[in-house]
Amino acid sequence: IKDGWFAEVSDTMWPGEAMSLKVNKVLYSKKSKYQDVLVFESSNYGNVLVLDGVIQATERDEFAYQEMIAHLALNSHPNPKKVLVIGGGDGGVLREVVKHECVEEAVLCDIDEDVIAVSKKYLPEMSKSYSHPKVRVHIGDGFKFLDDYKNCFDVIITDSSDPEGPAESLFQKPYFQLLNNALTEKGVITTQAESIWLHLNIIKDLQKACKDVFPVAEYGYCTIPTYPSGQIGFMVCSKDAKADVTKPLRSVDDATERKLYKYYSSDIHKAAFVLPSFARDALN
Ligand SMILES: NCCCN[C@H]1CC[C@H](N)CC1
Repeated sequence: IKDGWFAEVSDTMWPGEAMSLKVNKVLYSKKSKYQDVLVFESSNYGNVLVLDGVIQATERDEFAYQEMIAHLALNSHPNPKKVLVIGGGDGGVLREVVKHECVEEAVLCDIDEDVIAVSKKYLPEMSKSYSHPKVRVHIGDGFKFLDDYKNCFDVIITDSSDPEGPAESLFQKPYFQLLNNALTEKGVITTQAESIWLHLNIIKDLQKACKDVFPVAEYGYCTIPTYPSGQIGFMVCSKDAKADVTKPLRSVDDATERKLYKYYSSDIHKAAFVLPSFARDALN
C-alpha cells in the first residue's frame, strides 16, 4: 500500500496493468500457512480481501462472481441435493448455494482456515452462511478431499484463486478427473476460469483439460469491476452429454429472481455464454 492506495500488480498474470483501490485503513495483515492474507477498508468498495497481493473479493461487487459461479452450475442440474465448494473460504459461494431449497447438504473444503476466520470477522455478508444447518466445513487440500468421495456430489464448485500459487493444481487435468469421479451421474461443475481479455491461453488449456474429461464444457463470463479487466469467466461442465449448460434447466419467476439475486437471472445465464468473436474463435 503506497500513498493510501492498494495496487494489484502481477507481472505474470496481468503484466503492465494494475487495478488500484483507495485504502481507508488496514484491518488485517498476516501470513497464513499458505499465503499472505490482507483485509483493508476501501473508500468506495467496502472491505476488500487480498491473498498474495491479489484481490479476491470486495463487499461492493463480490455478488456478481459468487452468484454466477454458483447458479450457472446449480441451475444446470435437474435436482442438486449434495453440493461441494472447493476453496471459497470467504463464504460467498456458500451463501448462494443454500438459496436453493432442493440442496440438502452444502460442504466447503478450503485449505486455509485463516481465510475463513478473517471472512467471519471482516466480511459478515459473505460469511453469514457458515452457521447454516445445511453447511459442513472441512479444512484441507481439495485434491485430497476429493479422493475420498466417489459418485457423491451433484454439483462441485471450484472457487479458487489464480493458477499461480496454492491453486495451481486446480487448473490441470488430474483435478478434473477427480471431480468427475466425485460427481453423481448428471453431475455439474463450475470453475473460476479467468478473463478473455487477459488469459485466452489459460482458458484454451482449461477447456481442453475439461473436454478430455467431460462431454460438455462451456465458458461463460460476468462483469465485475475489481477483477483484472473488469470481468471474470467460468468453465461450466456436465457429465450428461445431452446437457445444454448455456440455458438454465431450472429457473424461478422474475419477482423471485429479483429477491434472490442481484446479478444472476435466467436471461443473464444465457447471455453469459455469448462471447465476442475474438474469444469465440480462440476457444473454437
Ligand atoms: N471467492 C473468491 C473469489 C476468488 N476468485 C478470484 C478470481 C479472480 C482472481 N484474480 C483472484 C481470485
